[in-house]
Amino acid sequence: MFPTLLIVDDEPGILKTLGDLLQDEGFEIKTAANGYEALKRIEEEVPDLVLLDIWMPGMDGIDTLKEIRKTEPHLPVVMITGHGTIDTAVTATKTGAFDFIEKPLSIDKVLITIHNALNFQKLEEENRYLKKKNLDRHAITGNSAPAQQLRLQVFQAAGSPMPALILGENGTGKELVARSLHQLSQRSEEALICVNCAAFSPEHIEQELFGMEKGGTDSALPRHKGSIEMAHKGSLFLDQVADLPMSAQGHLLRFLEDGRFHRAGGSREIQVDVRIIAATNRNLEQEIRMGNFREDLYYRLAVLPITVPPLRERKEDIAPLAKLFLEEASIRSKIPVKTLRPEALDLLCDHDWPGNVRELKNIMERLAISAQETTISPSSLEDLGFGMPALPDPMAARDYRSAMDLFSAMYLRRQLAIHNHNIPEAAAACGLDPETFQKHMEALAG
Ligand SMILES: Nc1ncnc2c1ncn2[C@@H]1O[C@H](COP(=O)(O)OP(=O)(O)OP(=O)(O)O)[C@@H](O)[C@H]1O
Repeated sequence: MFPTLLIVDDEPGILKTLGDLLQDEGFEIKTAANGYEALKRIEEEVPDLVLLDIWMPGMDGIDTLKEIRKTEPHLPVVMITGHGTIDTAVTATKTGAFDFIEKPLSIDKVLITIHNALNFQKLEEENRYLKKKNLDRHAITGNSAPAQQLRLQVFQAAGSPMPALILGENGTGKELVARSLHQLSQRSEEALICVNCAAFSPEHIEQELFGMEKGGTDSALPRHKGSIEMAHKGSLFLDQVADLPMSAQGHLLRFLEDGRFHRAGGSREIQVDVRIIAATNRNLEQEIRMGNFREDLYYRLAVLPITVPPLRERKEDIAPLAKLFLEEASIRSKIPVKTLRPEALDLLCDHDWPGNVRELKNIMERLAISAQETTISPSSLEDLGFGMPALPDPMAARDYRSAMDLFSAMYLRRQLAIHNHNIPEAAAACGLDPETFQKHMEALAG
């Protein structure tokens, strides 16, 4: 399909010659002799681009452009100006015209400007599409009262430049909340830089955050910017913030006070504008009491606290989340979408979800691939080892030995759930090797 151009000019000669030339170049041409007629044409059928004369009797080009913008904010408009009307043309670009071309018209210049405008429009459309997709990707799914409350808190915090602290158990969705907060904020066009504070050794975390001058503490490394500098004008997400070593906590606190810092090994003071979003699954008040976290930093970070509730406290969210994850997995693996039988959903709702939403997502992804049926029954869940019978309360055990066994079984199952039923990862988290972990599991099951 050829792009449609609407040419608006009160000179019939220009409409005819320009129209014929552009038609020869493969465009579909519509014309209008004044602003009113142009608005009518656009209402009938929106063209791909408008060439709009500035000087016209009645409604001039600028007023016509303002009217067009009311209904078609993204339609590219190129202004045609006479000699000596450059000032007006500049006003037109400020009002949202893509560009302007001067009379007498050179067909080459007209063609270049039209192609530029159409290409730019295509890029803009792609961008809008990606942005929408991005927003959807960061949407917090769930209709329970706690999920609604969470979305409201995120929306309110997004409007503020103050630091936000996201609290919640493993896998509840803290990172998702941080991304959603950034996307909804005025900084969404700028970067969101994420740093997992637990992933760096105490010697390297400060270089990661604040960057380093050449010849700094570790002169083998080149001069580089840290995450704080890279997040300038955007947001910095500090995940697992409780893992920051004490000296980095001190430097972060100083940065939060006035937005200034030094790169490691440097003396130049750098000032940036960064919104800090931090998250942790630890109890920071307890960490403060144990001397592991600075109280003053806690108060600086927790200006806007957001608690993400565990999944067991919002079981109404299990059905929509399970549906979402099954659909996502089917799109990714290019397989037909599966749904859950009500009895399978009941089984999911009876579970305690120690690994929270991540555990649910993992199970749905495995079901989407492994279940033989399109409507998933409880037996498919059982095949994945889900729905093991609940263990009795160790406090009610008949003797010390049974109490210890019950407690060990609960602990191992919980670690397994938190680590998405990945035995090597769960074993590492317990400080065991995978074989010993498995042996304990089998012994306790027997
Ligand atoms: N409400 C939700 N809607 C849609 N997806 C969710 C929701 N909550 C969590 N998820 C998904 O579950 C997974 C785990 O979430 P996320 O990584 O944000 O958890 P977390 O609390 O940051 O985990 P950790 O404590 O391990 O850092 C992600 O894939 C995330 O997209």
